[in-house]
Amino acid sequence: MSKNMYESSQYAVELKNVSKIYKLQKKDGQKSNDHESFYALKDISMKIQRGDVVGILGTNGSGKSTLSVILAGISDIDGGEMTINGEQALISINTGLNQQLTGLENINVKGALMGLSKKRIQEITDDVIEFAELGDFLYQPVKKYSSGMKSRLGFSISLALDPDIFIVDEALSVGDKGFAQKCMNRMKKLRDEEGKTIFFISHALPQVREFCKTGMWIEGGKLVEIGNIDEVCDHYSEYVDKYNALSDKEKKKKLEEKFEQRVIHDVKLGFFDRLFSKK
Ligand SMILES: Nc1ncnc2c1ncn2[C@@H]1O[C@H](COP(=O)(O)OP(=O)(O)OP(=O)(O)O)[C@@H](O)[C@H]1O
Repeated sequence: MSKNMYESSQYAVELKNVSKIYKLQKKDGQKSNDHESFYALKDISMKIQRGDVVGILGTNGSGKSTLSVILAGISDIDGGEMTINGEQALISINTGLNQQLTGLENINVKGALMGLSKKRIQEITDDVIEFAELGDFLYQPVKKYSSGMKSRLGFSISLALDPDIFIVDEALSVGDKGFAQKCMNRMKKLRDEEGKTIFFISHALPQVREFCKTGMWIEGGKLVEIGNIDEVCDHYSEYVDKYNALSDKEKKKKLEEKFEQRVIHDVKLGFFDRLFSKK
């Protein structure tokens, strides 16, 4: 799709009743292929304006990373409708880098997959060399990188590709302080000067509050609240504090209830099950 076509909508992202189902091993399953279906995300609806900066909040396992790969177009949805108006890039700890290839080869492959010209790939390479500060490690296979070095490379490639929509999933948490600060400064520029749409997933609430405009809280695969970042952060913090104040027994009960709400019972093993179980 051409960029002009994207520009016809005021929204960067529109989701209507989006669901994602995974297969999980049955707790009391007899065989290794005894599975049950589980909602990683259920009925998520939202409209995100172009240029919005959305902090995605939620406890471990709530569905944030699942949403990030869906928004990035890496994972399919199992229900609902999704429209993404623009090119996206996911920046995450699992950066989607090819481990066998060197840093430089990864840049070339990404560029070639996107159909970029040799000249454009060279420009991107120059940008990555400058931003990532990996020196001669760019000539080493990525499997020999530390997690922070992978994050540097992934972040730098995504920046250089200049997408419309950035999805940043915990990517700053493995970088050292200097690089994380440099990325944050660059992302503020993307927000303030370039009007990019950014989804930002982080458990560091003060940073989320400072950087984001809109808050989106998902819990147990469902959208709890979307709105002003400070309000959503306040409500989420209250929820976490209340949960932490529970006894171990009460916590266990809550976890079981949450899990039970996400399991899909009475699904006969059929074509769709076999389809889902591949993922
Ligand atoms: N490939 C998969 N197969 C089966 N279940 C999965 C898969 N990926 C994620 N899940 C499940 O989907 C749910 C949502 O996971 P997700 O990684 O999206 O959570 P999250 O909010 O990003 O958590 P965290 O804060 O721990 O990173 C979890 O219950 C997880 O176990």
